[in-house]
Formats: sequence, C-alpha cells, structure tokens
Amino acid sequence: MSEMMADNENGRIGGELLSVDNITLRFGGVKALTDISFNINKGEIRSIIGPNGAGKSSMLNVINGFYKPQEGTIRFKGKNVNMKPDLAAKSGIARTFQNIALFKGMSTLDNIMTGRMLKMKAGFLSQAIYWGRAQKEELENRAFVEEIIDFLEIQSIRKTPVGRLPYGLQKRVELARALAMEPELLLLDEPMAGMNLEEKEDMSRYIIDVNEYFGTTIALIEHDMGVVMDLSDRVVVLDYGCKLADGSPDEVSSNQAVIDAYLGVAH
Ligand SMILES: Nc1ncnc2c1ncn2[C@@H]1O[C@H](COP(=O)(O)OP(=O)(O)OP(=O)(O)O)[C@@H](O)[C@H]1O
Repeated sequence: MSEMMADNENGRIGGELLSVDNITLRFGGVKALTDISFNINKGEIRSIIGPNGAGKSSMLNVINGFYKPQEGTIRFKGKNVNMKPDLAAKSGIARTFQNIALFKGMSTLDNIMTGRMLKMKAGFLSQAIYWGRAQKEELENRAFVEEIIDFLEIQSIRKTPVGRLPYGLQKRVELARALAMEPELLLLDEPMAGMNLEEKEDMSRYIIDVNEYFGTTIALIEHDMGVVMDLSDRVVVLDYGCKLADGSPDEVSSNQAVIDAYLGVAH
C-alpha cells in the first residue's frame, strides 16, 4: 500500500481544495505560464518545482491574485475566484516570499500580530462602541499568537527586532506571521532558500508539524530536491512555463522528461 493511500485512509488528505485550470500568463511577449492545470487537495503538501525561470513564482502569484492570467481560472473551495491579494488573505490563503518580507525594525511578536490583524473581526468603530467584545477578541488573538510562538519555538526572540535575527530565524518568523492568519492554504515560496543544512532540517520539520498539527494545506516552491521529495505528497513540475509532470515524488523523479529538464537537455 502506498504512503499516499495510507494518508488518505487515516484521513489526513481530503478532497480538492484548490484547482488551477488552464492558466496562461503572459508578460508582453514572454509566456510565463502556458495552459497549466493541477489541483491541491485538502491537507496535502504539494510542491511546485522546475528549473530557473520555469514559472513557479508566477504560478504562486496567480494563485494568490498578485498576477492576473490572460486565460484560465482558479477555483478555491469549489468556487471560481477572481483573486486579489487582500481577498486571498481573507478567504484563507496566506503566503511567504522568496525574499523575506517582514518589518525589519519591528519585534518578532509585532510582526506576527500584523498577520493576525487580518483575522480580526471587530473594526475601529465597533471597537469604540463594543469595547468588551473587542477586548475579548484581542485576548483571543494574543492567545493564538502565543500558541504559534510556542509551536515554532521562538519565545526567546519575541522582543527582538527581526532585522537583527539570523536568516533562518527570520524565515521562521515569516512562517509564524503567515500562520497567524490561520490559513487553510499556505503558499511557501522557497522556504529553505539560503539556509544551511541544519536550518533546512528544522524548517522541514516545522512544515510537517504545521501540516499535521493545524491541518494546514501547504503548497511550496523549493529548489532543494532532497527536501521536496521528503516533504511532498505530490509534486508538479514546470519547465519553460509548461507542465512537464505531476505525481508522487517517486513518479516525478523517475520521469525522463523531468530528468532531462534538470540536466538541461535541449527540447
Ligand atoms: N513581472 C514580470 N515581468 C516580466 N516577466 C516576468 C515577470 N515575472 C516573471 N517573468 C518571466 O516569466 C518567466 C517565469 O518566471 P518565474 O519567476 O515565475 O520563474 P521561477 O520558476 O519562479 O524562477 P526562479 O526559480 O528563478 O525563481 C521568466 O521568463 C521571467 O523572466
């Protein structure tokens, strides 16, 4: 019995959460994505891989509404969505970036709270009128943020301005901020880029723990093949903006077209 079937049977992976249908994205004359289709199931860890310039970041940017494709649709929870970044965040899609996008002068705690703000329901006016309710919400938000801080083991740096932290820890704070939004789908753009081996192992463990503990569905772009093959339930491979392969890590890594693309064999 494959691991995937075992995961399905013990209920970790559910039905379709997001579907990418025939997406084509052009920048002037450059076709960044050509007719790409794949889906992401609830609870799975899904990776998007491919050589430099393959279209991976563009794909994430289409999913969270940062880029608008010329053709195709994105369905989230069974509905066609005309995604925009703020709408994506509100509807349960959070992301981290290839180059860390934190407020460098602010503390770890404050950075994570900025993620949580998006989740807060009581607006400014209702805060003024219903002080009690807003206060209760604030306490709940703080409690959730504390849970994330414990979970990612960053208690000791909670007051440190993030700009002073080593790179690996900044990446962990960025993950914490995304988690503070309680996303259903978490998009991670190269979460291990620039990390040493130990930091990569730590980050891999946190990604697996987040997936298991919070049940968060995760889509990630990563260059480190070892990491991708260890972490992922399924992998989609892009090359020159086209889909080359889609399947389990074993299927994808034995696919000849994928091997050729990584070895730089001409098409
Ligand atoms: N904003 C943009 N304007 C013009 N061209 C773009 C833009 N963003 C991406 N491209 C082009 O689209 C193609 C795909 O780029 P993309 O960054 O999505 O690839 P990638 O697989 O993420 O690459 P890498 O691994 O190097 O980050 C490239 O040819 C790139 O130059």
